[in-house]
Amino acid sequence: MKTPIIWCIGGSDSGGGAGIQADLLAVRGMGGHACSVISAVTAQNSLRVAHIQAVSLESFTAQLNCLAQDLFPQALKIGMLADSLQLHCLAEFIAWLKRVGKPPLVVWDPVLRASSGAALSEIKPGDNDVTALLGQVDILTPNAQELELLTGVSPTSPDALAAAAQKLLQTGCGAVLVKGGHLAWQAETAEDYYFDGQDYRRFGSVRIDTPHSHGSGCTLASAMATALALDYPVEDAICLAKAYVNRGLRQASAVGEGPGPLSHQGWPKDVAYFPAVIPGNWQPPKALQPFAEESELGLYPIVDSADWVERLLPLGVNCIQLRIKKARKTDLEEQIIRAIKLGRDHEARVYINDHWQLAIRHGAHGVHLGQEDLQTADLLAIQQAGLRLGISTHGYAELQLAKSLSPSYLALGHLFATKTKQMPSKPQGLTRLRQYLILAEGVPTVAIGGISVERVPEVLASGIRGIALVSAIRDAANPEATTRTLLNMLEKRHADRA
Ligand SMILES: Cc1ncc(COP(=O)(O)OP(=O)(O)O)c(N)n1
Ligand SMILES: Cc1nc(C(=O)O)sc1CCOP(=O)(O)O
Ligand SMILES: [Mg+2]
Repeated sequence: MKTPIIWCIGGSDSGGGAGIQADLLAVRGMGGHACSVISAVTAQNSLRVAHIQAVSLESFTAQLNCLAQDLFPQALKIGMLADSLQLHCLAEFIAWLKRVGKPPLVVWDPVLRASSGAALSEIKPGDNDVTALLGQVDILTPNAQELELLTGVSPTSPDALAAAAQKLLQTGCGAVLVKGGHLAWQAETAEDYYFDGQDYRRFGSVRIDTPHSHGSGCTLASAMATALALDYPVEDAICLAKAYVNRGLRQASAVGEGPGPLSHQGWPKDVAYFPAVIPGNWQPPKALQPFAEESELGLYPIVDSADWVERLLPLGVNCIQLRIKKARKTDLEEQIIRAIKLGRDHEARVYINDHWQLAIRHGAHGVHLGQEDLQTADLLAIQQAGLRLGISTHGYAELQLAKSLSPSYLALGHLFATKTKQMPSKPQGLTRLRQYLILAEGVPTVAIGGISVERVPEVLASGIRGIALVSAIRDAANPEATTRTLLNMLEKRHADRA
């Protein structure tokens, strides 16, 4: 992928910790190319803001126009804007950018005050120019104080946050991530609240107690804008940006006499810094214990009938999934009973997709569920019946949510384009697969989606131990021969590792 271009529109911080200076470091750290549009020059050090001078509208628009002629952006990160004229001009300019090229993703961190408390902007919340800019924004990242200034709603509870976010969404703003760092009801954890009108989630991290957090808001929004420009979905961009900031906070130190800036350490990989992802409207059962352990999955064919189970298990397949999408109720149950019995006869592990009640009733080895099934299935019943649980994931946020349930295995998909299922997500590819494997942390994993026999070696080279396939076996000219080839490939890998 070509290095994405991100425009950072905001104020210069002469102290080097926040504003445009932080934005440039964060965008570079996340693998983007950063351009800058300076809205104001501030004279600051680590102790105080001494002077603020807005740039002229002529200079502001000249920067925008010049960049549009050559360095067209994939994303914009907006920070401090000095006055209503700049807001007005920027709202119109973004509308124009969206008309003349591929619409860039727009993240606005509405900086109204410096962390020292000094007012940075003359913007009056609620004025038409604020509303016009909000209408062009994909994600707004206010802290509690900025949320109150923008909406007049006092952030006294999660419900109040939702009400305030709703007001902002009504302006046409796509989504709101409220940074919870200073919310009164949070103590041990720092949770951010994400609202987009349909989805409500919390992203929680252990609070990192440091005075050296200057620039963390700018950095979060810039890292997020870069991840969006790299084509990560918003929930994954939030995970990455939070991991970037958490690591920066952990390694921050003083530079001057006052609070220091957070540190910039590049692409986040360490699992310790990634947030917990908590669905806002759903809580897993409190009594839920880890699911029964699973060993390496190896070759994991996914089939749609007991006949296929009967065909593959005698070849030496010892882990298989029955995935029946259309069947009459009686037939479905019969197929499940037969598949489970075949599993017992061949000492193979049979997972049942979706139909967890039938899987429990007939004593399957395990159940495979998708993310959307997690809220409706009785997870406690599955776990207490001793069944294993495999969960589908398609990126950082789903992975973090799935991990919090301590499943027996994690499926990482879809790796390549697939014709078997219409996917709402994009193919992840091998680079992302390697990143997710670091996060999976000891939980068995299986890759799925578009994996052909030819691609198995490169998939195995990522370090993954399980490979799930549908069409590579189902549509093979000789499914038995293909299954034997695949078993040999996995067996050889196993022997090479030993
Ligand atoms: C190993 C494995 N990974 C992913 C899936 C997909 O499961 P889900 O998201 O529940 O979608 P459907 O299979 O129900 O369409 C899977 N079945 N197995
Ligand atoms: C059923 C399914 N789930 C996926 C996921 O990513 O969750 S991909 C997929 C289809 C896998 O089929 P094939 O091997 O033919 O590409
Ligand atoms: Mg399913």
